[in-house]
Amino acid sequence: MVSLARRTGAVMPAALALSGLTKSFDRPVVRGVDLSIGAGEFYALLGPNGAGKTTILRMIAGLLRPDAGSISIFGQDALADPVAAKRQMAWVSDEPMVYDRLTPLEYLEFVSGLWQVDPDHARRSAHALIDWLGLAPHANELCGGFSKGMLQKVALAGALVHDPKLIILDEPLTGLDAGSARQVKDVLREKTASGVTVIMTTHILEVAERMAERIGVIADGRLIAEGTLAELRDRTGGENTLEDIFLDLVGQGNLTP
Ligand SMILES: Nc1ncnc2c1ncn2[C@@H]1O[C@H](COP(=O)(O)OP(=O)(O)OP(=O)(O)O)[C@@H](O)[C@H]1O
Repeated sequence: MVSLARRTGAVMPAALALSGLTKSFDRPVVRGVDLSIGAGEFYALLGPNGAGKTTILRMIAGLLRPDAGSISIFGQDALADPVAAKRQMAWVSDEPMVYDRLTPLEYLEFVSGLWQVDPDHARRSAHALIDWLGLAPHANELCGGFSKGMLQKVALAGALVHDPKLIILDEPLTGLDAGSARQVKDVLREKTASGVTVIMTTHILEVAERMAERIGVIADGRLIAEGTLAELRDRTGGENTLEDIFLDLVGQGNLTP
């Protein structure tokens, strides 16, 4: 595992830095979130339903404009230059959008074309991702006939073809069977081992516990706590499981990060 010192070394800008991120719809939903994630780090965002997690990710991915605050991706101002920021990142929504009339291979070729990935490199990446995610037996079938889990994997493959350095995922494992969840987790682990940064939301606490190096807890639009599991455990008086820690934090709701 890459050391935190190397990942957040003085010369390396954070992979992702949020400062004072704020968004309201009919009411305030994200309230001044500050967050910094080092390159190669795996960070999980937890929080109750409606806490603002997806809204935060959608702002990072450039799909929603914050009302206030800043977003920096590898030192680049993502609000000033969203196109450059998007080149460095991948967004995987919890509602996969894949063209029904394309096969996984055709879809990956299409997405690679949009990103202007070198065709030879794109072909190699597409085959590797399809193998990794267990889609090889279906590589030439139309996506229109796929289950939600298979579509989620095709969408993930599509998000990774341009070799993003930051992967943003909204509940990527929800609805996946155990085998598919394992394949997705393996791909994400491989990616972080090669220096890619991952930030994801999940309601599956066991996934955060086993995969994330740091966990951030969002409640009512605020980052109320973050740290390693051990740090969160210390903070909540030595609660044993992440579920206990999470419920303790969210139940109190008045801790500052
Ligand atoms: N486009 C929108 N217009 C109006 N309200 C919205 C919009 N998007 C989100 N919200 C509201 O903002 C709040 C936070 O939503 P968000 O999806 O960010 O929460 P979340 O933490 O991801 O929840 P969940 O865990 O249930 O997915 C919710 O009350 C939601 O209804």
